[in-house]
Amino acid sequence: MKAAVVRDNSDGYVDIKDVQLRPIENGEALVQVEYCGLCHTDLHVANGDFGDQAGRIIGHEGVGKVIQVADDVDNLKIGDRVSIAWFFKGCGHCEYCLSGRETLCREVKNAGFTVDGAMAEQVIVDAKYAVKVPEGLDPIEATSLTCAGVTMYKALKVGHTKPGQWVEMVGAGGLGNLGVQFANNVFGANVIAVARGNNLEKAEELGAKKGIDYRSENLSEKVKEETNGGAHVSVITAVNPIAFDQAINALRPDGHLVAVALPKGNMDLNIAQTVLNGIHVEGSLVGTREDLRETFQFGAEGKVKPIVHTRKLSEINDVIDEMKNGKIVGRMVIDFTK
Ligand SMILES: NC(=O)c1ccc[n+]([C@@H]2O[C@H](COP(=O)([O-])OP(=O)(O)OC[C@H]3O[C@@H](n4cnc5c(N)ncnc54)[C@H](O)[C@@H]3O)[C@@H](O)[C@H]2O)c1
Ligand SMILES: [Zn+2]
Ligand SMILES: [Zn+2]
Repeated sequence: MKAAVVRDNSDGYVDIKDVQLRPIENGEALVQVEYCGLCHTDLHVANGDFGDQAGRIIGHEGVGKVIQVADDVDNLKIGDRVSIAWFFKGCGHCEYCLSGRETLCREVKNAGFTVDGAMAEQVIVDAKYAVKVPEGLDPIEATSLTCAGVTMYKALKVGHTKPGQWVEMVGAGGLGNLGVQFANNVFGANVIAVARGNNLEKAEELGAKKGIDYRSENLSEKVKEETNGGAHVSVITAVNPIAFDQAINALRPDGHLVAVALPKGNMDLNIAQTVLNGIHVEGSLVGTREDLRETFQFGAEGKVKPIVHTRKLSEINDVIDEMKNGKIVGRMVIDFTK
């Protein structure tokens, strides 16, 4: 089968290779991938940002149909449509797995990072961890919900978002545009989007009440003005440490900074300001299987609608370039059905 594999020199691109998958083992299923979105995290992996992953098949916004199940599998059958997410599997018995925080399991496996992912014609999944895609949800749209969507839904939960609050959505790319929709349509919040160009226009079209170009001078002050004193919750999906510093300074007292993007570097956190203003800083990592099931449900009900464009596997390095240059509105999804 054909697969997108991280190059030996981790130069940020992938090679399309013919790969032979091993036979499935107990508890596993084989999935024929239909579609897989390219997430910015795939770029970090291909770039070696999280260590050398040469030879790894990328992809964790995968959707496909089960074509084979091991004898002991009773929760999946041939023909079921499932998703392949970054949270690929946990140990199932540690404090995190047992308390609804399974993505933090120390034995966690991540698709397209520590196990082979879904940017391939086929992928092996652990049957207990492959979340089903509900009927009535378009499979191409489901790819974006599998990472971008669930990550934004979870980040807004982590930020304790309440109806009527101001949510600052920093970055309106693949994740951010879904963040705008979740904040607006599911959490009942007011959104101020910090982005530029087509992404900013799209965010406003999707319901952001205010929009600011992230290159504006005195950005933090402008956000504070527009939100009558600062954002209650700021969700950072911009792949730049500066965006974190700006967002910290645009929060109102008791505000939550939810860190989602993964740029290399540190954020500048003033200790006195953090203490005196009761600032909360939280990291948020994708979502649990239950978060994903809920996310799919919001998609099926039409409360959120991913912006998706299909491309061919042979174009994947072009898509990587487009993403690096901030040219994509929504998500590019590789179509494996043709
Ligand atoms: N924490 C998680 O669970 C999780 C899950 C998925 C992705 N991510 C990470 O989130 C980040 C974003 O992913 P994506 O797929 O949305 O990427 P993307 O490339 O689609 O979107 C990022 C957007 O940020 C914009 N941007 C760049 N600098 C900015 C700035 N200073 N201010 C505002 N916007 C700016 C870019 O123009 C782009 O539109 C990546 O680092 C990715 O690895 C984290
Ligand atoms: Zn992702
Ligand atoms: Zn565990």
